[in-house]
Amino acid sequence: MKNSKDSFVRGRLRSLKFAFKGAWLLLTTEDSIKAQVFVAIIVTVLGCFFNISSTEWMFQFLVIGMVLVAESLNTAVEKIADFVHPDYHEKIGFIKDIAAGAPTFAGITSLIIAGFIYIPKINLLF
Ligand SMILES: Nc1ncnc2c1ncn2[C@@H]1O[C@H](COP(=O)(O)OP(=O)(O)OP(=O)(O)O)[C@@H](O)[C@H]1O
Repeated sequence: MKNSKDSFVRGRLRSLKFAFKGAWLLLTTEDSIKAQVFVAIIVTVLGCFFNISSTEWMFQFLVIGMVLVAESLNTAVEKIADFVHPDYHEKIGFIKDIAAGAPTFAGITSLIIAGFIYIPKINLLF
Protein backbone atom coordinates (compact mmCIF):
# COMPACT_ATOMS: atom_id res chain seq x y z
CA MET A 1 0.00 0.00 0.00
CA LYS A 2 1.37 3.42 -1.00
CA ASN A 3 1.99 5.94 1.80
CA SER A 4 1.55 9.49 0.40
CA LYS A 5 3.98 10.90 3.02
CA ASP A 6 6.83 8.74 1.73
CA SER A 7 9.62 10.52 -0.15
CA PHE A 8 10.67 8.99 -3.49
CA VAL A 9 13.63 7.15 -1.93
CA ARG A 10 11.61 5.95 1.10
CA GLY A 11 8.85 4.75 -1.25
CA ARG A 12 11.34 2.80 -3.38
CA LEU A 13 12.94 1.25 -0.28
CA ARG A 14 9.51 0.22 1.03
CA SER A 15 8.70 -1.42 -2.32
CA LEU A 16 12.06 -3.21 -2.26
CA LYS A 17 11.27 -4.55 1.22
CA PHE A 18 7.95 -5.98 -0.02
CA ALA A 19 9.64 -7.38 -3.13
CA PHE A 20 12.18 -9.28 -1.00
CA LYS A 21 9.35 -10.42 1.29
CA GLY A 22 7.60 -11.83 -1.81
CA ALA A 23 10.74 -13.65 -2.95
CA TRP A 24 11.19 -15.07 0.57
CA LEU A 25 7.54 -16.20 0.68
CA LEU A 26 7.92 -17.95 -2.67
CA LEU A 27 11.13 -19.68 -1.55
CA THR A 28 9.74 -20.85 1.78
CA THR A 29 6.11 -21.70 0.96
CA GLU A 30 5.89 -22.82 -2.68
CA ASP A 31 6.90 -26.39 -3.55
CA SER A 32 7.21 -25.56 -7.26
CA ILE A 33 9.75 -22.81 -6.47
CA LYS A 34 11.63 -25.05 -4.01
CA ALA A 35 11.86 -27.72 -6.75
CA GLN A 36 13.24 -25.18 -9.24
CA VAL A 37 15.79 -23.92 -6.69
CA PHE A 38 16.86 -27.54 -6.12
CA VAL A 39 17.38 -27.98 -9.88
CA ALA A 40 19.29 -24.67 -9.96
CA ILE A 41 21.63 -25.95 -7.21
CA ILE A 42 22.21 -29.23 -9.11
CA VAL A 43 23.10 -27.45 -12.38
CA THR A 44 25.35 -25.02 -10.49
CA VAL A 45 27.25 -28.03 -9.07
CA LEU A 46 27.34 -29.52 -12.59
CA GLY A 47 28.72 -26.23 -13.94
CA CYS A 48 31.55 -26.36 -11.38
CA PHE A 49 32.20 -30.05 -12.14
CA PHE A 50 32.45 -29.46 -15.91
CA ASN A 51 34.24 -26.13 -15.44
CA ILE A 52 31.92 -24.35 -17.87
CA SER A 53 32.97 -21.04 -19.47
CA SER A 54 31.87 -17.54 -18.39
CA THR A 55 29.47 -17.35 -21.33
CA GLU A 56 27.98 -20.72 -20.39
CA TRP A 57 27.58 -19.56 -16.76
CA MET A 58 25.80 -16.43 -18.02
CA PHE A 59 23.36 -18.49 -20.12
CA GLN A 60 22.86 -20.93 -17.27
CA PHE A 61 22.04 -18.22 -14.71
CA LEU A 62 19.86 -16.44 -17.28
CA VAL A 63 17.67 -19.51 -17.79
CA ILE A 64 17.61 -20.28 -14.03
CA GLY A 65 16.30 -16.73 -13.47
CA MET A 66 13.85 -17.06 -16.35
CA VAL A 67 12.39 -20.32 -14.98
CA LEU A 68 12.08 -18.84 -11.46
CA VAL A 69 10.39 -15.69 -12.80
CA ALA A 70 7.95 -17.69 -14.93
CA GLU A 71 7.19 -20.10 -12.05
CA SER A 72 6.67 -17.18 -9.64
CA LEU A 73 4.27 -15.37 -11.97
CA ASN A 74 2.41 -18.63 -12.58
CA THR A 75 2.06 -19.05 -8.81
CA ALA A 76 0.72 -15.49 -8.51
CA VAL A 77 -1.87 -16.16 -11.24
CA GLU A 78 -2.91 -19.40 -9.48
CA LYS A 79 -3.32 -17.55 -6.18
CA ILE A 80 -5.45 -14.80 -7.79
CA ALA A 81 -7.56 -17.41 -9.58
CA ASP A 82 -8.15 -19.36 -6.34
CA PHE A 83 -9.02 -16.10 -4.54
CA VAL A 84 -11.48 -14.72 -7.09
CA HIS A 85 -13.08 -18.12 -7.77
CA PRO A 86 -12.26 -20.91 -5.28
CA ASP A 87 -14.81 -23.30 -6.83
CA TYR A 88 -14.44 -25.26 -10.05
CA HIS A 89 -14.96 -23.19 -13.18
CA GLU A 90 -14.00 -24.00 -16.77
CA LYS A 91 -12.58 -20.48 -17.31
CA ILE A 92 -10.43 -20.72 -14.14
CA GLY A 93 -9.11 -24.03 -15.44
CA PHE A 94 -8.30 -22.41 -18.79
CA ILE A 95 -6.58 -19.42 -17.12
CA LYS A 96 -4.49 -21.72 -14.89
CA ASP A 97 -3.59 -23.95 -17.83
CA ILE A 98 -2.31 -21.07 -19.98
CA ALA A 99 -0.49 -19.51 -16.99
CA ALA A 100 1.28 -22.87 -16.55
CA GLY A 101 2.38 -22.57 -20.18
CA ALA A 102 4.83 -19.79 -19.18
CA PRO A 103 7.11 -21.97 -17.00
CA THR A 104 6.76 -24.71 -19.62
CA PHE A 105 8.22 -22.42 -22.31
CA ALA A 106 10.99 -21.39 -19.90
CA GLY A 107 11.64 -25.02 -18.98
CA ILE A 108 11.91 -26.13 -22.63
CA THR A 109 14.31 -23.24 -23.34
CA SER A 110 16.43 -24.19 -20.33
CA LEU A 111 16.59 -27.82 -21.48
CA ILE A 112 17.80 -26.70 -24.92
CA ILE A 113 20.47 -24.45 -23.35
CA ALA A 114 21.51 -27.26 -20.97
CA GLY A 115 21.82 -29.58 -23.98
CA PHE A 116 24.12 -27.12 -25.79
CA ILE A 117 26.29 -26.72 -22.67
CA TYR A 118 26.48 -30.26 -21.31
CA ILE A 119 25.97 -32.77 -24.17
CA PRO A 120 29.42 -32.04 -25.75
CA LYS A 121 31.05 -32.22 -22.28
CA ILE A 122 29.31 -35.48 -21.36
CA ASN A 123 30.28 -36.95 -24.78
CA LEU A 124 33.93 -36.20 -23.96
CA LEU A 125 33.65 -38.40 -20.85
CA PHE A 126 32.94 -41.51 -22.94
N1 LIG B 1 -10.94 -23.84 -9.84
C1 LIG B 1 -10.63 -24.60 -10.87
N2 LIG B 1 -11.51 -24.76 -11.89
C2 LIG B 1 -11.19 -25.51 -12.95
N3 LIG B 1 -10.02 -26.16 -13.13
C3 LIG B 1 -9.11 -26.02 -12.17
C4 LIG B 1 -9.36 -25.25 -10.99
N4 LIG B 1 -8.26 -25.31 -10.20
C5 LIG B 1 -7.39 -26.06 -10.85
N5 LIG B 1 -7.86 -26.49 -12.04
C6 LIG B 1 -7.16 -27.34 -13.03
O1 LIG B 1 -6.14 -28.06 -12.36
C7 LIG B 1 -4.85 -27.69 -12.87
C8 LIG B 1 -3.86 -27.60 -11.71
O2 LIG B 1 -4.24 -26.53 -10.88
P1 LIG B 1 -3.50 -26.20 -9.54
O3 LIG B 1 -4.02 -24.93 -9.01
O4 LIG B 1 -3.58 -27.41 -8.65
O5 LIG B 1 -2.07 -25.99 -10.12
P2 LIG B 1 -0.71 -26.79 -9.94
O6 LIG B 1 0.05 -26.60 -11.20
O7 LIG B 1 -0.98 -28.19 -9.45
O8 LIG B 1 -0.17 -25.85 -8.80
P3 LIG B 1 1.02 -25.96 -7.79
O9 LIG B 1 2.03 -25.03 -8.37
O10 LIG B 1 0.36 -25.44 -6.54
O11 LIG B 1 1.45 -27.40 -7.73
C9 LIG B 1 -5.07 -26.34 -13.59
O12 LIG B 1 -4.11 -26.11 -14.59
C10 LIG B 1 -6.49 -26.51 -14.12
O13 LIG B 1 -6.47 -27.27 -15.32
